[in-house]
Amino acid sequence: MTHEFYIKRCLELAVLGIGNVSPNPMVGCVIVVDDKIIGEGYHQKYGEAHAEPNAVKAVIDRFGADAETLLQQATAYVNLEPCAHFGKTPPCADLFVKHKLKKVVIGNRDPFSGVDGKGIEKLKNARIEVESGILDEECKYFNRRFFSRIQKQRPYIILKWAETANGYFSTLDGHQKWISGALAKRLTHQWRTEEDAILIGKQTAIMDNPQLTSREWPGKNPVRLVIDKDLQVPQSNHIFNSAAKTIIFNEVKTDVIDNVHYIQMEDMHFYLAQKIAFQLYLMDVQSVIIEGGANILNQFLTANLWDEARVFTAPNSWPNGLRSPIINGELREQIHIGLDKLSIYINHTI
Ligand SMILES: NC(=O)C1=CN([C@@H]2O[C@H](COP(=O)(O)OP(=O)(O)OC[C@H]3O[C@@H](n4cnc5c(N)ncnc54)[C@H](OP(=O)(O)O)[C@@H]3O)[C@@H](O)[C@H]2O)C=CC1
Ligand SMILES: Nc1c(N[C@@H]2O[C@H](COP(=O)(O)O)[C@@H](O)[C@H]2O)[nH]c(=O)[nH]c1=O
Ligand SMILES: [Zn+2]
Repeated sequence: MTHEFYIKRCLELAVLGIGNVSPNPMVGCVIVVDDKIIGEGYHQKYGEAHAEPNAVKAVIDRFGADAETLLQQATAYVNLEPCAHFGKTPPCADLFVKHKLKKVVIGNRDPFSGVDGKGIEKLKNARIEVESGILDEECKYFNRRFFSRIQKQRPYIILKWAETANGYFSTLDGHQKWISGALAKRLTHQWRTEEDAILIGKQTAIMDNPQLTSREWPGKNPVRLVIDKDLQVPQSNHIFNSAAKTIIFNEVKTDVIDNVHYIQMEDMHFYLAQKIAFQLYLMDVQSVIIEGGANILNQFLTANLWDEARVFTAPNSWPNGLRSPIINGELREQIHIGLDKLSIYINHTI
């Protein structure tokens, strides 16, 4: 098998950690001898073991006394450079050195300053052969949330909304009227399990009284973020319930009341998108899905602060309403989700 085959296997394993490892990257590791996989592992949860010790442990558990000899003949594949620093766990590069692996094949070099080539250097200094840059672009896109935080100092930003066949987003008077179907809703809940946070504007919080949970998909709820300058959303609304942490960005106070955190900001009407992006970076929020309304979505579009947009277009038209945001970006994918069409756009200009 090719290096690409085993790096792809690393990604298959790594993705099992989605939603549970942030702000760490998703990493998988495969250990191979004579073109046979003898052990696999992935980073399962933030604060717990990285992919590499899990894969080495799998070899030791399976082969017992023979494990050390096998590891000395082995090539380890890993989609991100093994770490070189003492974080929540000891350096993975040291582990490979300790077990005297023969070769290490890497997807991306890790841009995090604590690693950034130092893992590769440790391996090479111990005379372990290293190859790096296998499926480099694919691995980078796979860990786009992590790369955004480290290299752009902001979270990966996903815009998401539903519109009618003739381009309407909401009713004229603002009352909630559902546009997309049941399958789209379930898929949205899956997406919510995959991102650190979900953001909405004040009007959406008032008119829709949304829960912003992942209740129709197994997995965690994202942190709920609301733009509410003057604290006008009623305390009885679902976003204040205990289902998830909620952060209210406002101009009135900074406070913590149980799971509700208030963060005071200045002059929210100026550069809101930029301020929110930076604030989330400071809080180690690595990704955010923005679910409306049109006002907030348009501000992120105008600021060109978005990476991906996911738009459901329903089959039905409305006679009137408020218009959806207009998006310019590469149309990467278009598929049907039940009766709705899902269009995924990527922003290459950022
Ligand atoms: N089709 C879909 O996918 C979705 C539809 N909806 C629908 O959209 C409607 C709500 O959308 P929309 O009216 O656009 O409202 P938003 O939810 O985007 O909230 C807009 C409000 O947020 C506040 N705000 C906006 N920018 C700033 C800023 N820079 N600083 C401080 N506060 C700011 C303003 O309040 P203030 O005036 O007090 O400053 C503004 O009125 C509802 O009808 C809802 O049902 C909602 C989400 C998704
Ligand atoms: N109306 C509309 C959407 N609305 C979005 O979903 C939120 C409701 O979330 P929840 O209360 O958790 O179900 C709502 O406030 C708004 O952000 N989404 C869609 O996929 N299609 C739709 O037609
Ligand atoms: Zn590590």
